[in-house]
Amino acid sequence: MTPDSPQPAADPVRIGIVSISDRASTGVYEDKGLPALQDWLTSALLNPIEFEARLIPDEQERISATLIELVDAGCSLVLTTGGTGPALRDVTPEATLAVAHKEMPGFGEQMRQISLQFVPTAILSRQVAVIRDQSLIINLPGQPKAIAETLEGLRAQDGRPGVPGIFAAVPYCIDLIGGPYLETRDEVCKAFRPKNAVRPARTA
Ligand SMILES: Nc1ncnc2c1ncn2[C@@H]1O[C@H](COP(=O)(O)OP(=O)(O)OP(=O)(O)O)[C@@H](O)[C@H]1O
Ligand SMILES: Nc1nc2c(c(=O)[nH]1)N[C@H]1C(S)=C(S)[C@@H](COP(=O)(O)O)O[C@H]1N2
Repeated sequence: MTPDSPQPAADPVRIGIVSISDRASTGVYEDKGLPALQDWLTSALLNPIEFEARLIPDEQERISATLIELVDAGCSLVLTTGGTGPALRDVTPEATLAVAHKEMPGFGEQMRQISLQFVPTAILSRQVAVIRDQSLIINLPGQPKAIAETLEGLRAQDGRPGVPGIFAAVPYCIDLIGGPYLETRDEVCKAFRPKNAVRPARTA
């Protein structure tokens, strides 16, 4: 590419967002999970995104079927929110593991590390991440504010070290499973890739 040639457009990506909540799905309260997921992803990614959004109750079979449907529809990434705790109705991790081809335990471990900086009850979240076909599926906690917290992490401040958010590792994971090349806005989330996997940076 010469310095004057136009930059190729960022790859389009299809992303599944799933809010799992008995009360939001029956209208007891307004769902804040889907807007929080959509807003964060739109602010973090330079890629054109096609969202597939679902709002469903805490029912294991329904959750697994929704995840399979989104993977089969070509979503490279599926983010869920809700149903990761110890309550009897919380079954999101079981439903996710039931459709897994590979487990990715690092995501859950890192999310609990991040969330512990915000609430001591972070250890109650049983969130998991898995690969199914060419899709990465990640569980996030149900508290709407936990979505940005876990994806983005915590910046270093007042002499305290930061904690990297999990999204920093998502683009390279999606490269490795043959998905589109995800590009992030550094001010929201700086994605990490090994040097030999990095494409030239965009100038605008
Ligand atoms: N989709 C959502 N929209 C708005 N607020 C939510 C949502 N999910 C959870 N919350 C808020 O976060 C709190 C903790 O979430 P949690 O997933 O544990 O809910 P829950 O007690 O299992 O109930 P439900 O499944 O009916 O949302 C809820 O009590 C609620 O205040
Ligand atoms: N960042 C963050 N993580 C969090 C929380 C939170 O408020 N912020 N709440 C915790 C609590 S109280 C619970 S019970 C678990 C599980 O929540 P879920 O069932 O809504 O998924 O997430 C934990 N992780």
